[in-house]
Amino acid sequence: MSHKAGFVSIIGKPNAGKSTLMNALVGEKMSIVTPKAQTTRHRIIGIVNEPEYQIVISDTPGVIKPAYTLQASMMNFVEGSLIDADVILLVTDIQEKYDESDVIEKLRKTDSPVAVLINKIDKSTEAEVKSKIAYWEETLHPQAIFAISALHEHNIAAVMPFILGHLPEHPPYYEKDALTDKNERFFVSEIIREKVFKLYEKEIPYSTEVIITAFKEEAHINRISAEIIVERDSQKNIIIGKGGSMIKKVGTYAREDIEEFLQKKVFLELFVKVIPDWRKKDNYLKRFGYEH
Ligand SMILES: Nc1nc2c(ncn2[C@@H]2O[C@H](COP(=O)(O)OP(=O)(O)OP(=O)(O)O)[C@@H](O)[C@H]2O)c(=O)[nH]1
Repeated sequence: MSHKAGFVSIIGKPNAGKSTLMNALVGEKMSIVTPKAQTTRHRIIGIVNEPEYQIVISDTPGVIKPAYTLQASMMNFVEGSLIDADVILLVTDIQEKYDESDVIEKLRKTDSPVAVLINKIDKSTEAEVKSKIAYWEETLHPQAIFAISALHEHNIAAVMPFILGHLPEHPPYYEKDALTDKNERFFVSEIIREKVFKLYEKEIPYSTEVIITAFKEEAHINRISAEIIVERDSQKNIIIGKGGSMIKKVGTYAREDIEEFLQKKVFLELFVKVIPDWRKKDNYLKRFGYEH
C-alpha cells in the first residue's frame, strides 16, 4: 500500500486563528489558544495519522517585525517552517487590521503550494467573503482559497483533500501513534502560560516565561513545581497579587486543566522569580528553548 507523509506549516498574523485551526485539524487541544496576540512562541507539531497518510503540522508564531531578541528568534521559527513545508496554509482573519505585506512577501519566495484560509467568516457577510476571495486571488495567486471558521469547524473538511493532494509519497516521519513531538512537561508549561495570558494585562504576559522545575509521577498524583519568570520586581508583585490572590487563581485554573490533560490528580506549586531583562539575554533564551 502506498503511504503519503509530509509537513504542513500554518502561518499568518498574530491572532488570525492559527492555533484554533491546528486544533481543529489535529482534533485535540494541542496548542494554546487565547484572545491575546502572540501566544504561540514555539513551533508546535501536531500529527494527523491515518493508515494511508501522516500529516505533520507546525503552528508558527504570528508574523511580526521583531522588536527585541525574543521576537527575532520567534521569526526564525517562521522562516524555518516555510523552508521545509510541503504545504503552506496562510490563515488570515477576514477582518484583518494588520498590514499583511510582510507575510505576502515571505510567501512569494516559496515554491511550496499555498492555500489561503480566510478565517472567522462567522463574523462577516457573504459580500465580504466574496471580496476577500477576489483580493487574495489577485494579490497572491494561491493554489487554493478556502473561506472557513476554525472556531466553528466550518469548511475545515475541505482543507484536508487539498493537503492530501499535495503530500508526497513518503514513509511516516514519526511513529504512527504519535500525536505530537512535544512532551507532557511542555504542555503543562503551556497551560500555565495560557492562564497568565488570560489573567494579566498589558506587558505582563509578554514578559513571562514558565519553567517546569519538578515533575514527579506518583501512583495517584503528579507533583509539579513551576517557576513563573518575570523581568522586574514590580511584575513579580503583580503576578502574586494582593495577599497572593492572583497567583492562587493562576494555580487553580492551571491545575484544573492540567488534571484534565493528564487524566490524573495534580499537586501544582508555583513560584515567581525575577530574571532582569531575560528576553534580551541569549543564554536565557537558549535555556528556555528559543534557539538563536
Ligand atoms: N469568531 C471567530 N473567532 C475565532 C475563529 N478562529 C479563531 N478565533 C478566535 O481568535 C482568537 C485567536 O485565535 P488563535 O488560534 O489563538 O490565533 P493565533 O493565530 O494562533 O494567534 P497567535 O498564537 O497569537 O499568533 C481566539 O480568541 C479564537 O477563539 C473563528 O473562526 N471565528
